[in-house]
Amino acid sequence: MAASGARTAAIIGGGVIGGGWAARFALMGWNVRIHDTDRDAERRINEVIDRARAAMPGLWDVALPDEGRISFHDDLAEAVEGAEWIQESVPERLDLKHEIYAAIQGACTEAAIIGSSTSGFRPSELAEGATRPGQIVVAHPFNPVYLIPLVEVVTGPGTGTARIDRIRSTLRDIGAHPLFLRREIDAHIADRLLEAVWREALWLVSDGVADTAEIDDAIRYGFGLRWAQMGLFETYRIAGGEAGMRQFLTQFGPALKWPWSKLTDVPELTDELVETIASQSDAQSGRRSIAELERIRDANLVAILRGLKARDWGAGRLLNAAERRIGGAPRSLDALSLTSPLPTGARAVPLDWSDQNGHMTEHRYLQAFGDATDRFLALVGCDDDYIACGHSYFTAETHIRHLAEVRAGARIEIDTRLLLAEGRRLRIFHRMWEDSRLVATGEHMLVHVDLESRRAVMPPPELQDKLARVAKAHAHLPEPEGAGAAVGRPPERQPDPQE
Ligand SMILES: NC(=O)C1=CN([C@@H]2O[C@H](COP(=O)(O)OP(=O)(O)OC[C@H]3O[C@@H](n4cnc5c(N)ncnc54)[C@H](O)[C@@H]3O)[C@@H](O)[C@H]2O)C=CC1
Ligand SMILES: C[N+](C)(C)CC(=O)CC(=O)[O-]
Repeated sequence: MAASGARTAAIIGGGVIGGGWAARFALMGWNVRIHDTDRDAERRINEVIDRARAAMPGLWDVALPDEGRISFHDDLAEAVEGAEWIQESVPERLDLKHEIYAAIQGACTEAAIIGSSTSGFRPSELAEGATRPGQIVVAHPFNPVYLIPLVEVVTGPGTGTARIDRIRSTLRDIGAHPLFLRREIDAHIADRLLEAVWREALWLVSDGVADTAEIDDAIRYGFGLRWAQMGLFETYRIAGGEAGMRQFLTQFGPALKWPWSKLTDVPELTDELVETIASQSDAQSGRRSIAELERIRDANLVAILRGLKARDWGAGRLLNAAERRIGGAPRSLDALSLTSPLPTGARAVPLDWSDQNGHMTEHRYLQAFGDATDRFLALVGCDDDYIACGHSYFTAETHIRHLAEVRAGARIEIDTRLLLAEGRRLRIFHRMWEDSRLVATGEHMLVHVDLESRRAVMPPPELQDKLARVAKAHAHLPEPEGAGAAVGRPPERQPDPQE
């Protein structure tokens, strides 16, 4: 259920791209109204949103806001009324887009932002004949919109700085990376680059130099890996050796004029060439359905993005910045009730945490519980600053129980009970929940250490005091089921004081 006060986006045209926008907005907590003239659109969009639910929340190590409400509207005016952001994603035909803007502007507020997903049109073309030209901007996304962060934004002279600020903050709010173009050109930046590569690839097939699989291999085994993390210029700077970009241009500049490539010539898309490309593509990928390829693509993208996130680099740095804005569990003990276990984690299970059995793989439970331990320790005062001063806790023993299956995309929550804080030792008990279902428990013994001597030492009085506060409150809670159990053996029964 959407949080009350959720913001509203309207999506006009719910195909491949509109469906992706709908998913990104909704999973970031916005209410989303969709208008599409095709009766089958609702089914298709629901499939896109289901895929996004499995993939997108797992990009972050904190829980996203509650999902917004998604509704479908036959009437365009009803969909856009009062919406803050209206994203047009109808087919790439200027006459159709003009018709849609007239209808949108007749029903939306003046404050609304109208973004167009257009791959190639300039804002001046889109706004021809519009009532309020400055309201229409290019917001060009990349497929799948719910995973690829880039949105190219092209504004016009009438957009105004206040609207530009809102465009920037809204796109950041939904986890996207707005790249504002300095001026309008056909096909913006990325599609201009992509078209150059695409044209060359078509020539290579047309000339019989390579087939579609070989061309894809040249990209994915090679420069595609570099592009995903450093782009073009930073990659080539390194390739120039110690003298960097100047040397690179001196060494490889002349080749640009030989030329190696076919420049702007376009191969004629004859029936024969279309058949050659389509049948090579069938041979390359036809054993898998498009839906299967989409799932593989999403899982790979999540793994790549999470890899970059761990490195705090490129698109991964953007994810970390968004994570800090979204926030996680409370950071202060004072903000929490001690009469129940402490909340120490809420997140989605990322796609790349799933194994061949189709559920969360075992070492990820330790990761999730390890993160919860860190959060528990931070709450009682053993945070990054404390550790930087030379003391920490080391885990000495762990017992994880897997009680029910958890699948990729599931939202899990962890709470933590302090069972013992005695001298240098700390015993904690985590419970992992999916909704109200207990899916796993993790019991850990930790030892307080001096990071210089690497030996166990007593925690300082402030830390002992906080631990004692939590231990005293948690002592009133019932013993958690499974605490103290050994592998394959239930816990020893505690004597009942009433007996
Ligand atoms: N497919 C891609 O890879 C990308 C496409 N784009 C751009 O996004 C826009 C949409 O492209 P796709 O999603 O690929 O097309 P699509 O054909 O998958 O979706 C278009 C949707 O618009 C609906 N539609 C048609 N006329 C309509 C009307 N009068 N009112 C409401 N809905 C209507 C159709 O029923 C369809 O569901 C285009 O401008 C395209 O250039 C941008 C980035 C990538
Ligand atoms: C093929 N395309 C021009 C519609 C592609 C795009 O606009 C962006 C993308 O997702 O590659």
